[in-house]
Amino acid sequence: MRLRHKPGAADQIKQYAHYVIPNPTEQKGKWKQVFEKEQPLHIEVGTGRGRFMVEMAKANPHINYIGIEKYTSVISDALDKLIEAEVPNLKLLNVDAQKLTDFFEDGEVDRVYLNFSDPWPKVRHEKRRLTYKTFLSMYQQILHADGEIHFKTDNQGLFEFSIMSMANFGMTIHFLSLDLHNSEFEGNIMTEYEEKFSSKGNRIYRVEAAYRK
Ligand SMILES: C[S@@+](CC[C@H](N)C(=O)[O-])C[C@H]1O[C@@H](n2cnc3c(N)ncnc32)[C@H](O)[C@@H]1O
Repeated sequence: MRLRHKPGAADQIKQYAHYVIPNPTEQKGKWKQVFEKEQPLHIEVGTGRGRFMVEMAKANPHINYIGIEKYTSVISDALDKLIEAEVPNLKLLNVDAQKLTDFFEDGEVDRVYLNFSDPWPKVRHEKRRLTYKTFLSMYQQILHADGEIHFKTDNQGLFEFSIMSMANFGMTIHFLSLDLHNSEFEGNIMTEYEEKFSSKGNRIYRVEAAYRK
């Protein structure tokens, strides 16, 4: 993700505290009350500029969504989209996902989306990949027993690593596509990165995995 300084981003985030929730540790175990309706909760880790979350929230009003992004200048672009869309079922968190268990109670989340996560190609950086076993363990803790991870990327190396990591963790893979855009999968919502890389001709890989047997 190329970062640029966005003047006023931090102030804008403070101003829209009903969209970018400040002090998310205080909401741990209480996210249902933050939204207008009590309904399943899906989160995206590394939400970037937010198109996926905003379009998912518009298409699925029966689901509550939280997009998590560590960079203020980046999440500010997601906030711009949310302000325009005015959907009640999407909130944003400007936090580092390494602390997910500080923000969500055990079993509070129903699905985790990972889209075009940073690949960290050097082996010595593998612990930073969002599908490394420590992250899978965190997702398992905050996910409901029937919860799932839905992951897509154009990066073959990261995809292979992630499948191995999930399998070694004992997860069950129940959907896999090695070419999502030329598959029969319906209802795909493209992320910003997905549009950029697929327009260059890159294949998109997708997996859905669960912790239940
Ligand atoms: C390559 S971008 C993909 C953005 C978006 N999901 C998409 O597909 O267009 C990855 C994003 O994940 C964010 N990210 C990476 N590690 C993170 C972490 N530990 N916590 C929160 N955000 C993270 C980065 O800042 C970046 O915006």
